[in-house]
Amino acid sequence: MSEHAEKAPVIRLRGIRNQFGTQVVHDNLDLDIYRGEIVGIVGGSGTGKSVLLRTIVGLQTPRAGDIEVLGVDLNKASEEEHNDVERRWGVMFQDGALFSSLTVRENVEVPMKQIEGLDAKTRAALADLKIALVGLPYLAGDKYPSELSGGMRKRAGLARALALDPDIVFLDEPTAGLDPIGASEFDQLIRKLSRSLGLTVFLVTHDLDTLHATCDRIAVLAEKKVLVTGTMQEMLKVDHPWVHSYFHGPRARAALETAEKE
Ligand SMILES: Nc1ncnc2c1ncn2[C@@H]1O[C@H](COP(=O)(O)OP(=O)(O)OP(=O)(O)O)[C@@H](O)[C@H]1O
Repeated sequence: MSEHAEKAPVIRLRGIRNQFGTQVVHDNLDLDIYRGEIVGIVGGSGTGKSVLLRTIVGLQTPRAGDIEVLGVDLNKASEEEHNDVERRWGVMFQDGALFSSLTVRENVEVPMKQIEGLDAKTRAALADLKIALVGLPYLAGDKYPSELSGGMRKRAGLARALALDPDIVFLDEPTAGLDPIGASEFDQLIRKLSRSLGLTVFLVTHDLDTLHATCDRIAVLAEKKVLVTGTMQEMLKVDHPWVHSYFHGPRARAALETAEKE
């Protein structure tokens, strides 16, 4: 019996089908994600990693299937239940997806505006707390996204995703475009936040270093579904052409050597 067999998943997908015109991206896709774990979603380009993330957070309507998040069946949920569950997750898109006309602090405050009775001063103080939590200097709060480095923008995007103290964060390629040191720092930040806040992390990535450094489990998208899930050690034993070449290729070996040194 697996260690998860008796726990209820915080994200439970069954029979998901996504299709654009005649292009079927997901067909009968199932996935379970458990509380507090960091799951890396990998797969070749175009296998539908981002579409899957968008499907769970309601930005893409699947043709078929059930999506349950934090015990709420999103197909059957009332608007109120939907809103409640949406407040319990945060999303960080690839480039941070910040509003360019707002400062970092104002960006982080955006989700907080849904909370009734929260005055402007408290909101700003809470935003500053999130900004500090992701390791940005205090002064970053007054800056506009264009005044930040790529790494700082990603941290700002993460601060906004954490604005409402979510149970789950969805990260779409968080280390893409970062230099190796910045990427490694971001990996450590995600791990630290997940462990200290008990966050569940759904992490779409191509970055093998991130998988080694950060993820508890990996889910591989291939053949229109989640082909296999497991730890990095388990991935190394999977007998499937894409999985084998991904986890045994030269980049994978380099990432493994780096992980073993740390
Ligand atoms: N809104 C859309 N309309 C039409 N096709 C779409 C749409 N969104 C995604 N697709 C298609 O769905 C497929 C999966 O896209 P997705 O962005 O999820 O891939 P991915 O696995 O995240 O890829 P990558 O690793 O390159 O980022 C692609 O073929 C893409 O062109």
